[in-house]
Amino acid sequence: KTHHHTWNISYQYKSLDCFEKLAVTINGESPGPTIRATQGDTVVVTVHNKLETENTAIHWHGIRQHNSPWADGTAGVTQCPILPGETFTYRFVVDRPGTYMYHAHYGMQRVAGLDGMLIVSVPEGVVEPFVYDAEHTVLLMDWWNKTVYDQAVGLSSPSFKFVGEPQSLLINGKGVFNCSRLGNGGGGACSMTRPECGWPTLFTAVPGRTYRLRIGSLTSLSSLSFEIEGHTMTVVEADGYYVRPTVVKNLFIYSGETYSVLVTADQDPSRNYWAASHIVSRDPNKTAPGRAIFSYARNDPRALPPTTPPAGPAWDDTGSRINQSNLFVALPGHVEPPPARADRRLLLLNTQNWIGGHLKWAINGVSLSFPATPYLVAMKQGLRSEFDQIPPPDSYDYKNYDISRPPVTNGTVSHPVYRLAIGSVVDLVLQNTIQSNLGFNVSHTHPWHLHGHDMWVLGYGEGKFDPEADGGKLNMRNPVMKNTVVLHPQGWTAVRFRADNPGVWLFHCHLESHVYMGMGVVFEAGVELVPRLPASIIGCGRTKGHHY
Ligand SMILES: O=C1O[C@H]([C@@H](O)CO)C(O)=C1O
Repeated sequence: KTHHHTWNISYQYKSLDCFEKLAVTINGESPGPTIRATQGDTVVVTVHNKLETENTAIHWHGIRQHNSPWADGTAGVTQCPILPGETFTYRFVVDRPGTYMYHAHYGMQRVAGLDGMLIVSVPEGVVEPFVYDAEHTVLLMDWWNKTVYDQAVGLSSPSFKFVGEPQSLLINGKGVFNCSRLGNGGGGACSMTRPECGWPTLFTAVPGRTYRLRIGSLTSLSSLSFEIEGHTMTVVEADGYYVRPTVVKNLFIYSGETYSVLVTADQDPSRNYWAASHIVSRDPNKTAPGRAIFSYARNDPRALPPTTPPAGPAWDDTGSRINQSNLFVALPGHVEPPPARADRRLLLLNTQNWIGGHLKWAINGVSLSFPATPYLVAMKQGLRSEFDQIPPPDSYDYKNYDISRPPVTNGTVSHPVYRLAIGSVVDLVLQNTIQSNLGFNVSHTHPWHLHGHDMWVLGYGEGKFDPEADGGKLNMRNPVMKNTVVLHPQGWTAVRFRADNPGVWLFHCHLESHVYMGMGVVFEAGVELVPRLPASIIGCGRTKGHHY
């Protein structure tokens, strides 16, 4: 079956958290509509860019794009951006059931609200390894008063202005920013009585029934804890793969991740309950929490619960987050075990440094900038001047490196690419550092997202990864597969994947400001196997005026 969607992308004034600002919308809405399809279906989305003065591109997050690497929607990697006034058609097959998302992948545009969910059901007759009565979606976001332009210019200007912590957290596109924090109420820009903002009702539960919540996070900076007052959640799916059912009170969810949880309406049905999202890992005190109403039938679905909303867990308790990451393992028999060994291992060290007068993130000393000629086109057509010919380092000097005292270095900003043998098994070990070189004692959380593939998550550790000592301790028995994996502060994360999807693929920190500051790498595998590229992805950079 083929599902056709036609989307007009435009700026609209929105007051999602009561503060009015410009948001990038799909057919006037932010977040956009939920796409629903069944495994094996084809999704066709015709995108009309009506932004007037801004390009766009849309990424289908978690869809591997087998046989359609040009439909991944990553401007600068898999396509030329869609110019204002132009139309681009994405066509791809959803080959795995699961909970996925979509969002802008041009500059930092996701910050402006171009996002939504993409749900792929199992075909009729296929039984899932758990039961529920009905399902609902929960999309989590963070939201700023400042526009994406302010944020991007701040990050790239020599004086460097960080985006700062968000003003509010949104649940299904709604939140509440306290307008009284803005002296004169924001001069009319902020009003807490607008119908667009407020605490949304998640859904109305019938007592005794069990619900599947498909939860996704597309935050631009924040790591979150999500909970439902008085109820536990049983996690059954992560990023499209079944996990061993795991009961949690707080679900830690990082940008780019999705989870399905089962919730049974087993509490006093005469009242409603709070659902809440809270910031963890960064200072939560400047941000209004996300809240929503978990309603029981027969109550007014908008009636605020009679209790004080949950306070959320301690934001700086990294240990509890590492523990929860370690809890998730594959549901036996439902996830292919990893290959026993890897053909190649990349140790990827992140650092933040001043490079050429700008504050940048770099991986093994190289900071990624997106080229004007998309990698896929440049590599397929042999336009060698458009990407680095010297590959970035596979490792760093891990024997002598002190991750708590990274040296002040001069990295480079360029267009790096790791060329992987098609079909080879690759280990990636992400290594975090403490930013003492910049004069502060922090280490951030970085959720890393791999395009075009899923990864076996082999382990998380604290401190520095030691290939000899830690290599043997990895989970080779029942690791989960994911497309987004978290790197905890001061720690490391090890994953394995099979580079079996011909094309060019981004692997990056899913925080908008961090990837904008260069925190990503590019993988190429089997680009020569990619069939003739569609003309619609070509026409920018060195490919201007070319007809292939
Ligand atoms: O990328 C970032 O930059 C700032 C800080 O490291 C430098 O100001 C911050 O908190 C980030 O997450």
